[in-house]
Amino acid sequence: MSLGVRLEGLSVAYGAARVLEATDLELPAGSFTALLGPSGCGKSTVLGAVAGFVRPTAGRVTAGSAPVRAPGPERGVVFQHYALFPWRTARGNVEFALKRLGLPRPERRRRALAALAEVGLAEGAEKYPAQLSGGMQQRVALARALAAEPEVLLMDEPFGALDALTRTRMQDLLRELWRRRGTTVLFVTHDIDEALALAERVVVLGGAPGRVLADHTVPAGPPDAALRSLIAHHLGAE
Ligand SMILES: Nc1ncnc2c1ncn2[C@@H]1O[C@H](COP(=O)(O)OP(=O)(O)OP(=O)(O)O)[C@@H](O)[C@H]1O
Repeated sequence: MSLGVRLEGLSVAYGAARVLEATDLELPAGSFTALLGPSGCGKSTVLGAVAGFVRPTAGRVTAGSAPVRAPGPERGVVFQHYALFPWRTARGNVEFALKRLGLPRPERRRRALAALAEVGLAEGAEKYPAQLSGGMQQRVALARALAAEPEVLLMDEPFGALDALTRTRMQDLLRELWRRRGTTVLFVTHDIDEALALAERVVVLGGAPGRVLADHTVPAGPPDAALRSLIAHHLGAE
């Protein structure tokens, strides 16, 4: 299951600082979009508005047919810093996140174990975060988001703190999960190659206040050098 997301005339200001100005963006249900742009251009703000953490000063965000007013379980979020509770096991962390869904304990356990297995961490379910590598901790954070069975997955530089090899493995895992589940994905990164490796579409955000500078479909198949240099040009044109 997946939901489409629509941003219409979205403006966000933090006090006097205008971060986004009248931004329109439509994410079709089941699509995988990378949001690329230089530091501070408002990528996390877009993601936060879809997640329901950030209030628009103008415009609106809808997920499916419902206006976004607050965070909700149908929109899962994964951050760069996984923010796991150190005193809970991997399973405990995932189960805890399911509490707000009001699921009975056996169902929480079943879903937590299934999600950990889905991210390849069945063996690590009873380990504590300190016993897990960074990549494994990020798998727990991904399992925590997936266990709620979100229809939209919002990811804010989730692999930014991982070493290159682990990062590639996590990218492969995410592509596979997306293919299997068909969840709508919005993936924030400032890495062009990561955006091109993962997404079907790359949206470049930039300017001050931020707006959509470019919107490219990524063709299937081997890396497209011409597209890469075009996107680099948009980023450099900042
Ligand atoms: N809660 C806040 N209060 C005040 N200013 C904020 C707040 N959150 C973000 N900003 C400012 O808004 C601008 C956009 O921030 P945002 O985090 O959305 O950008 P970003 O493109 O995701 O950046 P990065 O790539 O560095 O994470 C920045 O100038 C930032 O300092």
